[in-house]
Amino acid sequence: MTRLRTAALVGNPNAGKSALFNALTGARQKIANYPGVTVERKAGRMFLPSGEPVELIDLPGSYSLDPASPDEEVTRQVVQGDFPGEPVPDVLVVVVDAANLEQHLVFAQELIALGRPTVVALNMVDMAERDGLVLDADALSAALGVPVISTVAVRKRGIEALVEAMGDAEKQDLSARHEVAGQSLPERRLAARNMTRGAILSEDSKHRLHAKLDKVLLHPWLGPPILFALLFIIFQAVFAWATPFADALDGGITALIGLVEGAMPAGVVRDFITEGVLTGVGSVVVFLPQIVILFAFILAMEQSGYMARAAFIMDRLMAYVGLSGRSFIPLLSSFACAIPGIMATRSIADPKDRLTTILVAPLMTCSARLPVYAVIIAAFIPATTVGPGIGLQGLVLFGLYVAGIVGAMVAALVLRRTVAKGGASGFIMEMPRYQMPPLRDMAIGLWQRAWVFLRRAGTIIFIATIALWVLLSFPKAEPGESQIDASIAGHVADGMHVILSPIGFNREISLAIIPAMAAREVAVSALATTYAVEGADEEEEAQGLIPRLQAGWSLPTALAFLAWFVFAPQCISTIAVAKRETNGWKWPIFMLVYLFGAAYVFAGLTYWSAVALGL
Ligand SMILES: Nc1nc2c(ncn2[C@@H]2O[C@H](COP(=O)(O)OP(=O)(O)OP(=O)(O)O)[C@@H](O)[C@H]2O)c(=O)[nH]1
Ligand SMILES: [Mg+2]
Repeated sequence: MTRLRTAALVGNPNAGKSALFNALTGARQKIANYPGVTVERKAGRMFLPSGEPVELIDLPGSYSLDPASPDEEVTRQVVQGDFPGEPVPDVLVVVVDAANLEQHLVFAQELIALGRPTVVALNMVDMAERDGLVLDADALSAALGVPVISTVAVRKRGIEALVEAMGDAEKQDLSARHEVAGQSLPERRLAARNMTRGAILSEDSKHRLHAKLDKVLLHPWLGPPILFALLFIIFQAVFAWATPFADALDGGITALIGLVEGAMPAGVVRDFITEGVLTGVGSVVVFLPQIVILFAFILAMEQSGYMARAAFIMDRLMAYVGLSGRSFIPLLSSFACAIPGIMATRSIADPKDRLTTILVAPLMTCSARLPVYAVIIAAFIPATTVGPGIGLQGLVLFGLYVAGIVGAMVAALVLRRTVAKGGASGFIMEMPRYQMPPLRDMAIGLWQRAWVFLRRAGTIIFIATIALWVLLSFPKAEPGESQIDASIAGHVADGMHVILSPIGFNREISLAIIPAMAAREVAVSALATTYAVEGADEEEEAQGLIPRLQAGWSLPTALAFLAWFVFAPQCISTIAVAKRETNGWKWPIFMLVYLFGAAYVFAGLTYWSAVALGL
């Protein structure tokens, strides 16, 4: 008895393999795991035009035969006939997405070069046509040297022709199949581009425009400077646009404090409300406009389709430090918060790649640092311009973000050569369509972001600030003694100050960075509360935080504080997530030590250089 003939569906993720599988087999499928691995083996039966039954298997999506994950390893072994117990497929059905043809043809060429009987399903032609692109399957077939059938898997269009081609596939003259492409990845990429261009029957102006946009935005030399220029503009806007809103919020809070002071008798309760709640928490809330502006830009970049292009551009740059574009999305989410960023590393198959990404994620400037940076910049960096339309404050903020990115890249480079040795893996990704960001989605996304920020202010920041206020307010000072000197928090700060004074930190900073472990923004509310408690004691007029900072801190101290926050892992939740995602304490402790070490060294270097420069 001859064995049952087999065919396999293979191609990039999301090409529509499973949809074609269902169309070809009527979804009569048997699902089991491949022996030894937890990758699903999906097989079903279909019939050739001759009536002959064929076992069709649906393989997991893959970008190349050079496996980067267990799924891809199974795909590679099956198509090469290396998988124990799995016969090499008699026919390969290579599925490509017509709307992403150029990328999918890279892997398709590698599969065709195996020299097996092969049919290409040019799937999702409906999507390509929606985008204004009509492709010529015959031209593509001539270029690839194998039959190419246009299909729309979900509408069962082209299925009959595909089955027919599969039936004829074993009659293919394999020796006559001309060399489809070069063997190296750059050669295949180039060939993919030429073949795609050659297969275009018609293209509408919108599609042509999008293709032109890609040509510029993804250009190896133009792409990166455009990305950096865009980021630069974002940070300019964060300062320039937020100021009127932040001032209004600030005015509102000051007015509230005035109201409470007028309406309540002096005492502990009034102090609690004015110094702890309104001054402390309020000092963080005023940064809401900045957060909203930053996220408006990030959301617009995501929804317009540009973000995936940014990942593509970064892939090349990240390869230099041993990371791949796969790390880009986790690292990008870390700009909002390292916690979702670290959780998103689950999509990185290589364990060392993933570990490195987890360890450097806290260096990405999370939104919790923004209030800290913004308050110090507002107090110490003059709101002047250093060129046409270039504000110095925005420039410094941009510099701090860049410092975090450079720090992360250097850390990754070192980690990849030491504790997480390994090379970079290749990465090809789908490009979504360009579109105008839908206003509704933007509004919803912004509202969610703003709400996350306000909820933090109302919970963790509130609690940490109140706890600090209590520790600052008791025991009460003797007449003539300063309240801070007398308080519990003051004693703790004196101890911390011994370690931190060499890097230029004063007692207020020493006091603020402990509660800031709960959340970085607490550094701001803690400073505000500390000065409020101190001020009340000296019976000073109520003053804002910024004039207090200007009066009490030297510029080198302020700069050292900024440098500290670029590196310091001031966030217990991030440490906890790192522990969960690495299954133990080893890596989170490593992370704490190396980041606090870097924070101390760089704050110190900043302080001493600033002092030496006479700032
Ligand atoms: N419009 C359109 N959508 C399609 C077509 N083929 C598949 N899809 C859709 O594209 C998405 C991905 O299809 P799948 O069949 O899951 O892709 P796959 O290649 O099996 O993906 P992986 O298993 O992840 O590698 C699904 O939402 C399908 O419904 C098509 O020809 N036209
Ligand atoms: Mg599938």
